[in-house]
Parts: sequence; structure tokens; C-alpha cells
Amino acid sequence: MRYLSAGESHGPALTVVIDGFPSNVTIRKEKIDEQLRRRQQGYGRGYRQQIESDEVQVTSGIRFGKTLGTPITLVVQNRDFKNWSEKMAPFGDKPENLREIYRPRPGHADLAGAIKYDHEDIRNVLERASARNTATLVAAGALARQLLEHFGIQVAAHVVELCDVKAAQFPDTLEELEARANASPVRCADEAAAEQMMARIDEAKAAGDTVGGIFEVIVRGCPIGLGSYAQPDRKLDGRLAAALMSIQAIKGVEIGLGFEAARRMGSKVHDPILYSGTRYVRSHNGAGGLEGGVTNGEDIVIRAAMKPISTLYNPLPSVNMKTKEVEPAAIERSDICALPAASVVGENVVAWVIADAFLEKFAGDSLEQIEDAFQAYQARVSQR
Ligand SMILES: Cc1cc2nc3c(=O)[nH]c(=O)nc-3n(C[C@H](O)[C@H](O)[C@H](O)COP(=O)(O)O)c2cc1C
Ligand SMILES: C=C(O[C@@H]1CC(C(=O)O)=C[C@@H](OP(=O)(O)O)[C@H]1O)C(=O)O
Repeated sequence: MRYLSAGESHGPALTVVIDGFPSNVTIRKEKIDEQLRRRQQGYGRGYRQQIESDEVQVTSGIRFGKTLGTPITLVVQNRDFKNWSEKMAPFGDKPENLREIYRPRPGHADLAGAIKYDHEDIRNVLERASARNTATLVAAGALARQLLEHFGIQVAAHVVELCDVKAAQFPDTLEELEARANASPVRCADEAAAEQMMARIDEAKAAGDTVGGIFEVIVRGCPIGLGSYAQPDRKLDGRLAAALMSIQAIKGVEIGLGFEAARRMGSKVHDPILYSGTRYVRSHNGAGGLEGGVTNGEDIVIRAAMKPISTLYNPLPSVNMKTKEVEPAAIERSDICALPAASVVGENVVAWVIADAFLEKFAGDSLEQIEDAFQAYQARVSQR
């Protein structure tokens, strides 16, 4: 399975074309829209989210609520385009009063992008570098998720740290964790920590500053054996890390104990293997569900660290690329914190990678063929 996305933040629309998705999978539009809505939310988001009300349009590959097995095209309109139609026009002359951007923002793609693609106006860079494109990743992930649901695989995410505030209380069940995260303005299941996180966002806003943090994604219900140790590019840990690192502003990924594993003795890291009478189980899950790049049947637990938003209302020094004078970096309308939104993007890109690995293992052109392969494998696994 693969996809290609396209679109500028203030252009007419964002588009993603998905190839290799099997036929006869039931898809509900409301489930895609629900993920798009979740991505738009979160304490600390900027004014743009009040303009947008993201909704998917399907222009190919689905008929009467079922996939056809042929390319699926998902489109998300940018409502803001009506305010940008002259400034973002594909053809015609530049408007006389166009405000061009020459002062790159530290932390954004501005400087490197302007040099790499030979652009004078940094808008030509930021329009595509913008995390607005994560709407397409979420739409694709929301489709993948509906395939995973059919096989009892759940994906959830929650915020565990925001700036220097850490969540300390975690609910016992995944359902409760998900419900509490969904109810929290910062998508954190620990209510007391969530209050402090919101205070940090308020402080950052008042100071013209920004904040980042860490979110955790949990996948429950994966069979043993997704991914492979046979080639580096087939290892599922690497594929998941790449997907998360590809989200704008994600600077670190850890699986299971992650960096903490490096500080402990092996006996305090690895998970003893037990047999329940029907299946192999672990007494804890330091590996985060992955050993040798292959799922081991435990929950996949993966965390991603997001740097603070690059646009500062109290900007850092930069250089005017036209005059070479030192000047404050440009200010674009911006989020103060987009960590809750990034956690939703994280959930959906992880869902995509898991669905991709699932389809490799249980290959088939239709849902029925995949079900046959899955059931045959489950029968074999129960003999081991
Ligand atoms: C959901 C989300 C929203 C974001 N919103 C903004 C924003 O409003 N302003 C901004 O400067 N950066 C924002 N960012 C971060 C930039 O997109 C990011 O700093 C930039 O693309 C460079 O990231 P990189 O160094 O990881 O490539 C956002 C990131 C995400 C994931
Ligand atoms: C538009 C979205 O995110 C945007 C990501 C972003 C950036 O630089 O990454 C800059 C802002 O866009 P704007 O300049 O229109 O205010 C964010 O709000 C979105 O997530 O829907």
C-alpha cells in the first residue's frame, strides 16, 4: 500500500491518492471526518482552526460505502482559500500589494527551503512545509483504521508530557485512557497534569513563545509476526519511527522503554516469556510490543517528542535574505502548541503503517482473501 499527498496550506485543497487498498472494506465517511475533527482541536491551536471545518470528499475508489480495490482519492478543501485566491493563484501576475516573506523563521523549513528550491518569497516554501498537510495523513490513516478495526486492532494516543509538565496518573484500561484523553483539551488523561499543561500554554502565549512535548501511541490487538527482521527496511520499529519522525516538528521517537532501556541492566529491561495455556504472554512490556522489528503480540507502545512551534510572536533574530541585514524572524499567524493535534496525527500515521504491515502478512486483493489468510495463520499460531 502507498500514498502520495499534495496541496498547499492556503491553496484550494489538499489531496491524497491511496494505491493498493483492498476491495470490499466498508468505509464510513463519518469516521474519516471524526479523525479530521480531532486533529483540528486542542488547547493552544491558532485562529486558522476557527476558519476550517475539515471534511473529506471522496472522488475515486469507493462505491456505496465499500472500497473497489482501485486508487482511492481523498480531498480536504481549505476554506481559507477564499481569502487567499489572488495570493495563491496558480496563473496570472503577482498582485501589486503582495506581502512577500524574506526573513526565515528559525526552526521552520524557510531558510533551507528557499535556498534549495531557489525561491525569493519564503511563502513558496512554507505553504507546503506547513503541517496543514497532516490532514491528508490523518485522512489516509482513518481509512487504514477502518480496515484494522475489522480485525480487532485498536489505536489510541495521549499526551504524556508538555514542556516540563509530566502526566503522573494513568488509567488502567485502554478504553478509559482513550476516553479521558478525548475529553481533555490537551489530550492528557491525567486531569491535574492537564491543568498545569494548559497553564504552560497560557504562559507561552503571554510571552510570545511556544511549547512542545511528548505523546504516546498504543496499538492493541496486533497478531504476532507483523514486520520482519529479514531486511532493514522491513523492520516494523524502523517503519513506525520513520512515519512518526516524518510528522512536522517531531524530533525523537522511542519504543517501549526507549532511551530508559540504555540506562538499565538487561534483567530489568527484557520481558520474561510465559505460557498462559493457550498463548505466549509477557509479565511486562519493556519492548513495547516489538522484538527484532516484528510484533510479539503485546501492545505496541511508541512515544514521539515534538519541538515547540517555530513561529514565535516574540521572534528570534534572523537575516533578511534580500538585504542580509539582521532582523527579527517573520511572524505568520500561528499555533502556540499543537501537541494534542500532533498526537492525533501520530495515531493515524501509526494506523497506516500497521495496516500496511498487516496487508503484507495477509496479502489479498479483497477483504475476503485477507480474512482467509488471517484465519489460516491464527489457526497455525494456536498450534505453536
Ligand atoms: C499539527 C501541527 C501544527 C503546527 N502548527 C504550526 C504553526 O502554527 N506554526 C509553526 O510555525 N509551526 C507549526 N508546526 C510546526 C512546523 O510545521 C514545523 O516546525 C516545521 O514544518 C519544521 O519541522 P521539522 O523541523 O520537523 O521539519 C506545526 C506542526 C504540527 C504537527
Ligand atoms: C493549518 C493548519 O496548521 C497550520 C500549520 C502551520 C505550520 O506552519 O506548520 C501553520 C498554521 O497555519 P496558518 O498559517 O494558516 O495559520 C497552522 O495552523 C492545520 O493543522 O490545519
